[in-house]
Amino acid sequence: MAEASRTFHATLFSLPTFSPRFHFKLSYSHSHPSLHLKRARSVQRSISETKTMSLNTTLPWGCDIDSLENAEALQNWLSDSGLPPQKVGINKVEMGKRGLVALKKINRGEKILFVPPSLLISSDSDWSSPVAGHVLKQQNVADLPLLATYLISEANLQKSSRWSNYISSLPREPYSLLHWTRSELDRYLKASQIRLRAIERIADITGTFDDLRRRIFSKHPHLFPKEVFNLVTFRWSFGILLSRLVYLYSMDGKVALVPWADMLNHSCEVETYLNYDKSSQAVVFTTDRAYQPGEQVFISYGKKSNAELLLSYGFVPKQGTNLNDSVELPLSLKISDKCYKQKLKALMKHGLSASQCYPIQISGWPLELMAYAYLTVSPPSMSKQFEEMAAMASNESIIRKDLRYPEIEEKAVQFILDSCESSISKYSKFLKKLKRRLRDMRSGELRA
Ligand SMILES: C[S@@+](CC[C@H](N)C(=O)[O-])C[C@H]1O[C@@H](n2cnc3c(N)ncnc32)[C@H](O)[C@@H]1O
Repeated sequence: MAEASRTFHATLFSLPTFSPRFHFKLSYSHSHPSLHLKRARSVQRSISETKTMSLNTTLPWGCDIDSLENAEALQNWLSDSGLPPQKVGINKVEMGKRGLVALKKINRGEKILFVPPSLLISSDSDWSSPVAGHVLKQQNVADLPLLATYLISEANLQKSSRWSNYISSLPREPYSLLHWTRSELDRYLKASQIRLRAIERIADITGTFDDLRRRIFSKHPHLFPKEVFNLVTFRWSFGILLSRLVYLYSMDGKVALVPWADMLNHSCEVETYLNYDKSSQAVVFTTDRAYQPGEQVFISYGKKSNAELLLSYGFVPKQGTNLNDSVELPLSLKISDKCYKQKLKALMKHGLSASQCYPIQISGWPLELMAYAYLTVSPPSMSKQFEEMAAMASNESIIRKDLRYPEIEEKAVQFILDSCESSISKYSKFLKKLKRRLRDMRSGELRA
């Protein structure tokens, strides 16, 4: 096990998949020469320098998803490899640039796609370089880093990999915060709570790569040359995995890349997910609406907030379209409160602290947030209730769920409102600053 570095095996990592909710526990334990990297277009958005490959490097695999480059070859290869005739085809689309579009009328409740298991890429897929796969498995490398290494190994083999057509159709630069520089994260996510999560995620990937390099790659340089297995290629493969992996509930929770199905874009308005269908022995999804020829077909990547979608998939839905959007509202005990110490003690007993964040949605806020607000505004005369309020705020409470204190309800709601206004004012200051910056740029005073 690696020492101090951050690695994925140490983390309970919330893996975005095309499924409602899935947490990927990397328990840890967690290949090929001849890469000639063209130093052409710049992979500008990288967080730190890597010693092995310049970040001003274009990967020699993948494609530009602004075009339909390699899409036809992918479709031909998929049908030769057992994908049945489809009611959808790849095309340029408004939402997601490239996506699957109905070729024929599709009914509501119809199963489509039917991707056979032989086309899935998972941690037990065969390696074109079996020795490299064997070395990683011997070292008990966890599934996600194993898959990341697998993808690079197969990508580097180019035409000699069985996945060559698939890899050629993957984005060369997946939209992902993993490719943002630290100063971009600081600047554009200044007012957002995902800034820290993005920084942590990048640190996790760097730590995971460092761990693999130290424990495995450096000991087998003929199998894992550093020109191929480096931070640049790992960022690419993690970017691909995080935005495309599918959690297959009815395949015992297998996590896999599902070529073809991973061309589906997300819509906040649909509620259908990919899954393995035992009766048809294939990955399918059941439409929750009808589609006319030419219409883009969507699935749901899960009920995620805009921030979560940006973090994992690199996009934000159109304003007001995501009913699952939520923002984290920070609440704090008032230091001037006469009962500050007593309240803090009650909170700490339930694993909480003097400052907590709770999600708020358009549809409302959780009971825990209300309980925290009650505790914050409650006067000394209610000290006997501090304990039950703290328990409720922590979600550990077995006390009645309809906890209400009518005498302080108005104060509690006012406290929530004040906290919202204080958070929003940070955003508006940030927005004002951005607008000023944009104005300066337009007037030519500042050049990006
Ligand atoms: C699983 S892939 C979907 C296929 C992808 N459009 C492609 O051409 O490879 C996920 C990526 O598609 C894009 N995407 C998916 N849904 C989107 C949407 N509603 N709006 C914008 N981009 C979307 C994002 O770049 C995301 O990282």
